[in-house]
Amino acid sequence: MAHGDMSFFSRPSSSAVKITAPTADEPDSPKPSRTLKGPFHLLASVPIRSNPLPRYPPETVSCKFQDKGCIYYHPSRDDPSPVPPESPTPAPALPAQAVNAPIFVPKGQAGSPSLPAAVPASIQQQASVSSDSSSERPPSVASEHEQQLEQAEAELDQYDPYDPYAYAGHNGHSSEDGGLVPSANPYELSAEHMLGYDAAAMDPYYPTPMTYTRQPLNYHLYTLPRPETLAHKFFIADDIREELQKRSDTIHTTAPPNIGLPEELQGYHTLVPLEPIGADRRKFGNWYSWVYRGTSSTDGGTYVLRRVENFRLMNQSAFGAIEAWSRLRHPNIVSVHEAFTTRAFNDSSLVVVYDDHPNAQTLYEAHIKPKAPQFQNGRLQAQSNRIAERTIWSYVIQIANAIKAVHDAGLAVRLIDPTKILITGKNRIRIGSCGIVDVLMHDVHSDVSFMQQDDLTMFGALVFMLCCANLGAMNNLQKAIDHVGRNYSVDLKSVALFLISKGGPHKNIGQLFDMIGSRLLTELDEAQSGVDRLENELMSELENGRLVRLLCKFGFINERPEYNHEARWSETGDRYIIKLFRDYVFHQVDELGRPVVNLTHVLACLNKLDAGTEERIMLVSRDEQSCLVVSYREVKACVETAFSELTRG
Ligand SMILES: Nc1ncnc2c1ncn2[C@@H]1O[C@H](COP(=O)(O)OP(=O)(O)OP(=O)(O)O)[C@@H](O)[C@H]1O
Repeated sequence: MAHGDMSFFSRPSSSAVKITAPTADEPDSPKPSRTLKGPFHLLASVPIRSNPLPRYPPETVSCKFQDKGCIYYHPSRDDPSPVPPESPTPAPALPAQAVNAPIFVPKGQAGSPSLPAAVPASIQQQASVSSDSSSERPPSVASEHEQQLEQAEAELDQYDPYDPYAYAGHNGHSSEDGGLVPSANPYELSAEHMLGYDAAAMDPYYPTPMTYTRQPLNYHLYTLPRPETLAHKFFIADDIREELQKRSDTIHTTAPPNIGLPEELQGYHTLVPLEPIGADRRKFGNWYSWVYRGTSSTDGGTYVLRRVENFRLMNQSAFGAIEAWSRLRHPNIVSVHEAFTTRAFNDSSLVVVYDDHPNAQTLYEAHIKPKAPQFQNGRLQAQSNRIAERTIWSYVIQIANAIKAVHDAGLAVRLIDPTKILITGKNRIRIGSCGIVDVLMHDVHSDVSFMQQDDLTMFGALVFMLCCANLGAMNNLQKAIDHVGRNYSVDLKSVALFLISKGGPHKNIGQLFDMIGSRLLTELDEAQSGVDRLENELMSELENGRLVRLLCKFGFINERPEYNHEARWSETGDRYIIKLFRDYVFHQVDELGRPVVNLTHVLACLNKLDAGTEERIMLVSRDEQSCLVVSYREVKACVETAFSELTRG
């Protein structure tokens, strides 16, 4: 390599500082290395002489595995020194004059240390303690870490390097606290372990198990390396993510084979039954009904199709109410889309199409259906179905709100039943199956105001059913009233009694709101807090969107085959810095030369790059013979120049 190439890194003007390889007459000077000394060092800028003892810096992050056998050194929190005992003093900061030093990188003779074959992440973590650092450790720490190292190495010996998933014994075993330690091959875990699927609970629904068209995700796969302090900074909370992921998985389930469903009907395909096949069914009035999920060929979305068997449509005008319903949009009503009759099921069926709320449960399923007894204190005990008063008030307010919207639109709900009201999210309920009674009972003419009165009576009955956790509560009204009086507030009992009372033609849903009073405000507060929480969660994903764009830029810039032979990408070109930075972010190795896969490090680097901070980092060439000290600001300038040249074509 030419010694005098002074135009090196001239664009953009770089203050990169070279650090040449140590010479033979400096035996004590540590050789610069691109190795990473423990994953959490990378949160701080990398010291030029890094400390060989893996250490967990308490001032930046706390380690939740500290008392559970974490392999890293954890100095006491009272210890003000960021340096572990007996470690060498870090080198002084680079002199300011060095910043504009010309860059020359001699190629060394020594080859890179040969890297062992890839190993599973679980082993990498266990074995990331350098053997050559043991002499500098306190004896107790050293011996404990050495034991772990020996164990990890013993495991490594058994490991077949050519089959990354062949490693037995690391397949989702349990950690001390009972949680699942991620497996080397996440997809070897059973679906139940990964997603919390309750296969047993699905059995009664489907004699043949559901077919998943996608591999279920292992959530731990991409959450493991986050220290607790960063847990809520970069990704939405685990509970929300898992909930949404499960909904998405539900949408992608398919029906068991050979259950005789039509391939397509009126633009809906891939039908999946949502209720037990062959189980006892309640009649829907005089009819039997079925519920399916179907995918629309028009917009690709999923919808819920309620089919009524053997229905004969006498008059097309029966669908008039469906049009009115389809115009009504309300947060507590499952939206109606359309209705049609079909012979696709080999009969004459009525189908009404609704919004799909995957994983919704009916009020009956969630609160009234008897729960299986559970072992408590060594004895099998019945589970109580009592619903908290606060929850019932929330339901009352939401249903009242929905009924008011329906009545204001000149319609009546006509079906207020625990098996037809859905819980579609945390405490969020929606009245389902709207409009279907209007079609089925089209011939029976009745005044809408009477039907609206009926709605109030059905609503009152629902409150009793929920308070008594019993579908037949209204069969013995006095007993139900006593039960509500004993277990709930006077206000709730008054509301239920008002709803079932014969109030006359002037009784309306608006009067209920006068009785509810300040409880409405509590509901409003909670709804707004819920929105605040979700907005905060969205903020964390917003950051990720920015990082993904940055990663895309890297993808566009790095390794473009058409620039393979361009001098600017060579080791004497101005884009070399981008290459080395990519290595710094993604290709670090530990003392034993094994890849360090640390999401925290990547996120920290990318954020600093995006912000263009003045913090300096040391980039090391692959042959480990040369180093450059550059600031994130400089790397950012390089990336921007390279990217803007690409986009200019
Ligand atoms: N719009 C919808 N989105 C998502 N799931 C729904 C929707 N409508 C109904 N479901 C689900 O379909 C399943 C069957 O609904 P259905 O109304 O038949 O309830 P059910 O308890 O079986 O009542 P019935 O005894 O009258 O058949 C329920 O588990 C319900 O959660």
